[in-house]
Amino acid sequence: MLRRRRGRLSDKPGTFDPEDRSRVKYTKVGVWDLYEEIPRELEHVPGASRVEQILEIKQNLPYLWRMMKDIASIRSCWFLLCGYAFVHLLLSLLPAINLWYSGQMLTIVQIAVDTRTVDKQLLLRIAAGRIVTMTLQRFLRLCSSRAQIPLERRLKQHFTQHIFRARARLDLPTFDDPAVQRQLAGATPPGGRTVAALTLRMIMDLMSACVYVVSQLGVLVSVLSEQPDGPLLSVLMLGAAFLQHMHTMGQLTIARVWAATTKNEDYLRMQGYKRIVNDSEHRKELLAGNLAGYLISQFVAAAKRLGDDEGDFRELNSTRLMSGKFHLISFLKGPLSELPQILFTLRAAQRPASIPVSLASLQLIQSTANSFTWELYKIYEQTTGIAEQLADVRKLYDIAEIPNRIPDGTEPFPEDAQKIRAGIELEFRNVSFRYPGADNYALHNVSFRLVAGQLCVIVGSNGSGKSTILKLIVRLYDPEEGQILLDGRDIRTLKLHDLRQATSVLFQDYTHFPLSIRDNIALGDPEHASDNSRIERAAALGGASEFIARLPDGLDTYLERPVQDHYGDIPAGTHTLFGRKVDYGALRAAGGMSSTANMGLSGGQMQRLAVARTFMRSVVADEPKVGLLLFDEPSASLDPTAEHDLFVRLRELRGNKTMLFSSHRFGNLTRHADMILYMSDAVIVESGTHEQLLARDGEYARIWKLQAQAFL
Ligand SMILES: Nc1ncnc2c1ncn2[C@@H]1O[C@H](COP(=O)(O)OP(=O)(O)OP(=O)(O)O)[C@@H](O)[C@H]1O
Repeated sequence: MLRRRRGRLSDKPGTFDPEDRSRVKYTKVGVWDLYEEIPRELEHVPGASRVEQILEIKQNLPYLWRMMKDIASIRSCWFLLCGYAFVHLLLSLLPAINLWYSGQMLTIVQIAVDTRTVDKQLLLRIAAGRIVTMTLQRFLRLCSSRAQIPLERRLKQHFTQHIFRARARLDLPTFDDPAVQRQLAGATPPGGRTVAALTLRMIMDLMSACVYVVSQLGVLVSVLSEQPDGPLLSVLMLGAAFLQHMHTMGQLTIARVWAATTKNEDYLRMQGYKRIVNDSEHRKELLAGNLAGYLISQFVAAAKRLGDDEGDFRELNSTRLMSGKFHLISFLKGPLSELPQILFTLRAAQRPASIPVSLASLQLIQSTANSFTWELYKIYEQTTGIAEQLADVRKLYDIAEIPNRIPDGTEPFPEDAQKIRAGIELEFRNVSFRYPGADNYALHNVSFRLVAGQLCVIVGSNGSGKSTILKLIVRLYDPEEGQILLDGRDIRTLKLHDLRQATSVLFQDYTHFPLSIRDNIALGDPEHASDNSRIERAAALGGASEFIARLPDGLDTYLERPVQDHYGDIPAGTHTLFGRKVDYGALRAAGGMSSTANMGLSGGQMQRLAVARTFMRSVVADEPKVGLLLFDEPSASLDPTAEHDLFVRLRELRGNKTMLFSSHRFGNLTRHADMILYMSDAVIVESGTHEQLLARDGEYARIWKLQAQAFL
């Protein structure tokens, strides 16, 4: 039964079943288990993979065309692009001109040997010509780099915006999907380069290589046709040079589909230990727990046990691939490269009079054959490069089309903008939900209804599903079953933008953007981001004004600067370098440079900022757009006074907005709630007002008493 299932699985395209030994080869590489796909029969046929690549190139050509059109649409690139292409074309013609001059030189030598006279005019012309081509080559290279740098910068600017847009539009389940993350990472080559620049370079290189090969071939034929044994020598040399390149490249090819994993406990723990010692987030516990000695001894012991097996997969695998394999070509290439010399010697013995000429032609042909075959081989090999580059172009455009898992609705919300003042009605109808990839329900058959303007508090143990309810209301995820209704309408039918505009949510794990405090608050209501009085009011309502005023840069303080100043490649705060004193303090003051250290705020201060952002969105606005306020543990990090003040302010300012809180604290909020939902293990187990739930004497009453007892 299992075998049949396995067979069926591995026949499906793209299925990679590591247990199917007929399709998957297993190799132990140090601590790693490597599974490689065994290519199908057709793939053993020489050139079959190349055909596949050519088909792939053909498929991706429309994307290349699209990129070319995109590049052509950047007006500031036009002049640079034409100049760059023209210079490249000229550069690729120069080697053929040089070769032609070399051929002319040979003719002169040959005439000199035969007639003992030198054509001085021709010699001077050749010398002048060579000097001119050399100078021209240098000049053209300079022009090429002059055009290339600004051209690539402009391409980078253009395509950075494309990537920014593509990333910004993704919803949470899509963005969190590792496959999507890989796709996004694949669209941006490492090292700050851009797909567009690399593609342009590839096209230019390809164009140059073709011009180079055709022109070189023309000149080579004309030079060789006049030389004795020229054709035979060139065939031998071309063959030897080609084999040499094939051998070098062939060694570096690896299987296309593979996966590697490690289950080695020692290796896993060693990597864990390394992270503990390297990352600053663990330093506090490392020191306070006196862990250094223990970690060192464990690390050393594990390293000893592993010996040479320990190592990063890529490193171990490349050593394995490089280490001596038997290759027939590697044995043949030596004798083959000697063949032309042997032939030359034999010929010289036959015809001693032609030795100088043959020596010169041998030299010319050998060097030309090498560069010519290299160029030819590069074109052949470039099919892989071109296929990969075009695949990168496709990836770049594909990221803009990644479908979001949360489909947008079509209906505007609310129908009547004025109605929002009276709050929004919220209803969950038999809602069940599991996080992507999870087996257990985070919410199971949850139903409740909140009338417009009501205040509801969800309480319950850790992991019972409280935050999930809030996330589903703003459609970070969609339920698997059931319906969520706002004012009686299924939220899946509403335009996402409108739905999120009408709600305001403060997450438990709220974020702080790597921007200034002002921007952090302003982003609560992007439409009024430049309205300073609103920002200041929101800061005051969030209880953040006082500590902001104490910061040296006030609202303009960066909590975490996304860009660091540069200090001669040394970290800020360095005081001595090579025994010399260095102090950038005066320079920092003169240049108005801000401190590069991140501003340390307490957890409570951070939370006040997050609350201020929520207030900016919901209560500071003149025109209320928000009718439903959602708060996930808004006071978890606040001191009791701040918590009390926050709830008083919320009650005063909310108007008629509907409010939903998730909280662990009973008292301040629950006593004022119109409805309390008590959750446990993904379901609502009790619901009612504080008094009703106390009278019921269930779980809520038990925890209420537990918390109350602490104060008795
Ligand atoms: N992003 C996620 N991916 C997978 N599972 C998740 C995710 N977020 C939460 N869960 C799981 O869903 C369940 C409900 O989580 P939820 O955050 O709603 O609990 P909660 O009641 O808000 O807990 P707490 O009181 O600790 O904040 C938990 O079992 C949790 O492990």
